[in-house]
Amino acid sequence: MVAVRVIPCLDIDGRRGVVVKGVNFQGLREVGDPVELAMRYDEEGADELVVLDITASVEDRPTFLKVVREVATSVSIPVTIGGGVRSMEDADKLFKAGADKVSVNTAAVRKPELVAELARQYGSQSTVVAIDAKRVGESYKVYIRGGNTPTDLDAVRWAAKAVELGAGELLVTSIDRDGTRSGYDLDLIKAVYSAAKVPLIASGGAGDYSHFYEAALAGADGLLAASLFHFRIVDIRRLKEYLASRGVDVRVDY
Ligand SMILES: O=C(O)c1ccccc1NC[C@H](O)[C@H](O)[C@H](O)COP(=O)(O)O
Repeated sequence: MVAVRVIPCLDIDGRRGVVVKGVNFQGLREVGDPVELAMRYDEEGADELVVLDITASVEDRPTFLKVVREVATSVSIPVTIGGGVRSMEDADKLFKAGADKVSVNTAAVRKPELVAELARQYGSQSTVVAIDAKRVGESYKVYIRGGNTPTDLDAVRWAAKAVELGAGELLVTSIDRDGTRSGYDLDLIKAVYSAAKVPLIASGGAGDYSHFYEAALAGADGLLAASLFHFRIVDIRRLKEYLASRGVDVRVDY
């Protein structure tokens, strides 16, 4: 069984260079320093980090690039960087700042060929497509621009298309569950898992140990969380022991 990765997510206010957290992508409040949190998670045994500039403004973003450089040089684990990546130039700056993988969300929907270009230039393994989704009846709609703009894309079909374009990994966030600690949207994970045969990072809603186990059983290769790590509700070392005791293959030799 492929090892499941535990992945804390640092949502960054790119203008202030601080970690923020909200609920359903709203009501963002400061929760800590990026480097301090990154180093704590690395020490606790996180397998990777995701660092997202969720207030990405269009002009050049020196503050966020500085956060990326500081975080990437402070931890020994891979970092995926996203938020406001609009072009190959944006991606190049992030890779040069230390990103191991770059995630694209809005720009991939608007310019799908960007996914193919990134995969050609940096490899599919470094190309992550992030999909933010809201449940609509029995299906899921893709939202872009930080959850503010609905599209007419079905999230499952868009996931399959993103993989066809060259995405090597999918980061799938439930906007409905974000920050609620009510659990991942397992139907969303199962639906995307069945349609896209690349590693899938589940995101949004993790609230206790059992939620990670459920998501792993639903097919997630990566278990992303923000709130409950930032608020010290779950300890990563204990989470991995919990998952290993239930037969989930996790990296514990750190
Ligand atoms: O991804 C975005 O664009 C965005 C924009 C504004 C506010 C939040 C955003 N994303 C939320 C992050 O992906 C968040 O880390 C995940 O939803 C996981 O959050 P938790 O539910 O707290 O574990």
